[in-house]
Amino acid sequence: MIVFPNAKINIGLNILRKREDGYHELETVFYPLKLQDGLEFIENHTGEVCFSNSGIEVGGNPENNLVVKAYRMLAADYSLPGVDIHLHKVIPFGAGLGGGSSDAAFMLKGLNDFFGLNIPSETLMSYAARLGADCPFFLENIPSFASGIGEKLETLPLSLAGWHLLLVKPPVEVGTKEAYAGVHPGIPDIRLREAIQLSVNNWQGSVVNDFEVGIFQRFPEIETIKEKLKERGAVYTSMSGSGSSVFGLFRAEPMWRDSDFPEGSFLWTEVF
Ligand SMILES: C[C@@](CO)(OP(=O)(O)O)[C@H](O)COP(=O)(O)OP(=O)(O)OC[C@H]1O[C@@H](n2ccc(N)nc2=O)[C@H](O)[C@@H]1O
Ligand SMILES: Nc1ncnc2c1ncn2[C@@H]1O[C@H](COP(=O)(O)OP(=O)(O)O)[C@@H](O)[C@H]1O
Repeated sequence: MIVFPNAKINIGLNILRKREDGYHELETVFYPLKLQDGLEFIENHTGEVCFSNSGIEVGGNPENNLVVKAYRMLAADYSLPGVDIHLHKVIPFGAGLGGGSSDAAFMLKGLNDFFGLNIPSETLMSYAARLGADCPFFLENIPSFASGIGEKLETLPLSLAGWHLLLVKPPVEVGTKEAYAGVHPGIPDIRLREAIQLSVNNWQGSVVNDFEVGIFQRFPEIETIKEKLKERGAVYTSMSGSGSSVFGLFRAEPMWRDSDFPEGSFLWTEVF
């Protein structure tokens, strides 16, 4: 079976409170992108998991890869054969695009469908939440308002149809944990639930990502990307999640020069 786990952007992200367990309560809007990895798994007869990777190298011990973790989690509770897994990685990581979480969610869905496990969607959601706070979103994969630690989801009737996106990920990777360590939680003056109802033309300054302050201090080049996107005509621009990628929304096809952005940046465009 082959599936295509896609990326997301966060449109606004307010960190409200730090919980006793160290996690942060937040409010954010998840919006899916067409940027995607390729993930294939084939039943084998060894009973083992064999993992390979192409495209962007994820590296490290395969047991730490979220797709292998997703498999192990289900295999602990359901009877599953061994599988050969191949992950073709396109979505940059350390980017705030949720690629790893998406791979994990698509692995859960794929195994459930292909091996006919009949896991109810609520149960699948709780498996996903154990793999990562961002992971449940990718099961439904539709524009959503998220609260809790990111796992409480409400479908949001938000459509960016017709808008052009330019996304820039500089050659800097931001770890999610370290990004959270640099935030100052608090209730914003304008709550995201209201701000997101405004027209896109009025989002700038009202729909805010709380990670930006700390990350821009550490990596001024990320803030420069935001300025460039504005200069190039973006109606709304923001860092996605914990960074390092920054996106701009444009009414028409964006025009830019490669020299606008740091050398080695990953660029992605799409029309919603
Ligand atoms: C920041 C966000 C915004 O959507 O995503 P990214 O920008 O990384 O894609 C998410 O909150 C990331 O979700 P995800 O990447 O699944 O996080 P997890 O693996 O569950 O947690 C990684 C670490 O981030 C911190 N963490 C995560 C979520 C949360 N609500 N509060 C936290 O404090 C914890 O320190 C945790 O150990
Ligand atoms: N399948 C995977 N794809 C990407 N990263 C993975 C994967 N499995 C585990 N990881 C680890 O998770 C970290 C965060 O990945 P990811 O969720 O893609 O990024 P981000 O936090 O920017 O959204 C990576 O630094 C990597 O070490």
